[in-house]
Amino acid sequence: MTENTNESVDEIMKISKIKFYDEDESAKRKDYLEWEEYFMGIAFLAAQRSKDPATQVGACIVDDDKKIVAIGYNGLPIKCSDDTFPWSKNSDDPLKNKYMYVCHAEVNAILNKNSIDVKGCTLYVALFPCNECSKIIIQSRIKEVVFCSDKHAEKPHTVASKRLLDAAGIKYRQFVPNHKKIIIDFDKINES
Ligand SMILES: Nc1ccn([C@H]2C[C@H](O)[C@@H](COP(=O)(O)O)O2)c(=O)n1
Repeated sequence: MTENTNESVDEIMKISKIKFYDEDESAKRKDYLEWEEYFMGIAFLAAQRSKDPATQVGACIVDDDKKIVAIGYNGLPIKCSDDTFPWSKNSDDPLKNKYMYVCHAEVNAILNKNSIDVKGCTLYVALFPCNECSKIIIQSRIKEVVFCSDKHAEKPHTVASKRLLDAAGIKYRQFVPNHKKIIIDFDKINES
C-alpha cells in the first residue's frame, strides 16, 4: 500500500516536470511583470491622467482573485473644471491652493469601483495614504495597503494615517519592484 502510494507520487512528480517543448527554443518569456508590478504599474499609468502639475498619484484596487475592481487618480471632483480651480500649492491664501479642492487617488478609486464593494481588497497606491484617505480605506473594509513612496513619513497626516490603520488592523507594506522601470512603447507591437 505504502509502496504503491509512493510510486504514484513519483509518477505525478515526473509528469509535472514534463516539458512539451525544446527548453532553449520555446520557453516562456522571463522578464514579464509580477502581479504586484502589474497592479502598481496600473496605478502609475492612471496617475498620468492627473492634471496636478506637481504630484500625480494613482491607485488600483484588487480583489482576492487578483481582479482589478477600481482605479483612480488625483483630480478635481466631477463638474469642477481643471481650468477653473487652482493647482498651486504655495499660495498664502489657502483658497488659492489645490488642497481644498482635489480628490485623492485612493478616494477616487474607492468611489469609482466596479464591484459592489471593496471589502477584503488590496489597495496599490503610489504615495502613502493621508489620514483622510485612511479613514475611508478603513470604512470601506480594504484589508491591505501596498504603497510605493513614503516620502511624507514624518508629516502629521502620515503619522495620523498610520495610527488609524494600525488601530483598524489594516496591514500596509512598501512595494518592492523587480523592474525599476516599465516602458510603454506603442511602436514595439510592430516589431518582429
Ligand atoms: N496618498 C496621496 C497623496 C497625495 N495625493 C494627491 C493630492 C495632491 O493632488 C497631490 C499632493 O500634492 P503635493 O503637495 O505633493 O504637491 O497628490 C493623493 O492623491 N494621494
